[in-house]
Amino acid sequence: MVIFIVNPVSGNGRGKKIWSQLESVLEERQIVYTVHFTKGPKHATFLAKEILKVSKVEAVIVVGGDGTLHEVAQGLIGTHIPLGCIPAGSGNDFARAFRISTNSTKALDMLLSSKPYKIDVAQINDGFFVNGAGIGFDGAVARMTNESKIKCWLNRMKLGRLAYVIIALRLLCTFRPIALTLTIDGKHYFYNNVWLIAVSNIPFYGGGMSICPDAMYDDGLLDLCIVSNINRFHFLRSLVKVFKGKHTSEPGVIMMRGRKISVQSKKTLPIHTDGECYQPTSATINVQRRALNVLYVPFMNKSC
Ligand SMILES: Nc1ncnc2c1ncn2[C@@H]1O[C@H](COP(=O)(O)OP(=O)(O)OP(=O)(O)O)[C@@H](O)[C@H]1O
Repeated sequence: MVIFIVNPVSGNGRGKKIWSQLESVLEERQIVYTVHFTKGPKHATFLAKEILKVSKVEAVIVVGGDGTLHEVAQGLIGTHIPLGCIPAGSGNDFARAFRISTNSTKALDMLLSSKPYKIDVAQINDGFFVNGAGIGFDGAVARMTNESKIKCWLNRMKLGRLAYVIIALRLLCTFRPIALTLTIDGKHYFYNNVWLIAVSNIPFYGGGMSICPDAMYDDGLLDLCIVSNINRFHFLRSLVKVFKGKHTSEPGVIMMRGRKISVQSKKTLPIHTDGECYQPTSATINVQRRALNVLYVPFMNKSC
């Protein structure tokens, strides 16, 4: 049986609309399924853990955005149950990385005919992330975006991605770079003025920004983009280039890779993991090789 977890409020109500379309397609095709609707933050994790008690689960398909996918993954990581996603959020970076169609019926067909494939994830402090984590500027942008009404307005016009950009431009004027120690696979790096550190398992974050263009979800490594020691103008220039992944050779931008990463600071660090926000003073990140089974659509399929 296929189990759907639908976040009705993802993409400002797009999740609910998409589900009503999918429901009739599923009935028409006589596909046996169960559906659960999320009722609030972290409910999707609870639902995923409950699903583990059900026998004969073929797959769990999320209808929602990266936040819902993140929550469901917390329950499924380390199990064999394959996870798929029909994009219904505002950012949809997971769906973008796996080239899942934005047309919900096509996405359903792609997922139902796909094969399970194990991908890497990362453990960060007590949780996991699937897409990536952002420390510093992007952690702060994610927090402000989640709290802001701009995202709701833009989602209504199907321009949810723009919310990150508008808030990033606003925060650019006030953000103060952070002093921190970064450790990658036992090597220590000290930075006085860090704008951001992105730790990525897939190339995208923030609704399609290609922050770590070469990140691969099955190479046993996490890609890092570190931006430090530049002024606001140069940071803005890198920010503009990040959409096409052209920022990597800009001054102040360093790209690295590693398996075990830790970040420590005397101040609290704004952090997001798959768009969900925290404020610790340190973070320890370890890659978890092939720990999540996903419904995998081979990349030669260009129908998205
Ligand atoms: N019924 C609900 N009411 C309010 N919030 C909910 C409900 N169900 C889930 N949530 C919360 O909604 C949040 C946002 O969901 P999600 O990330 O899937 O959509 P999005 O923010 O529109 O998309 P994206 O993350 O791709 O930008 C999740 O963090 C989840 O905890």
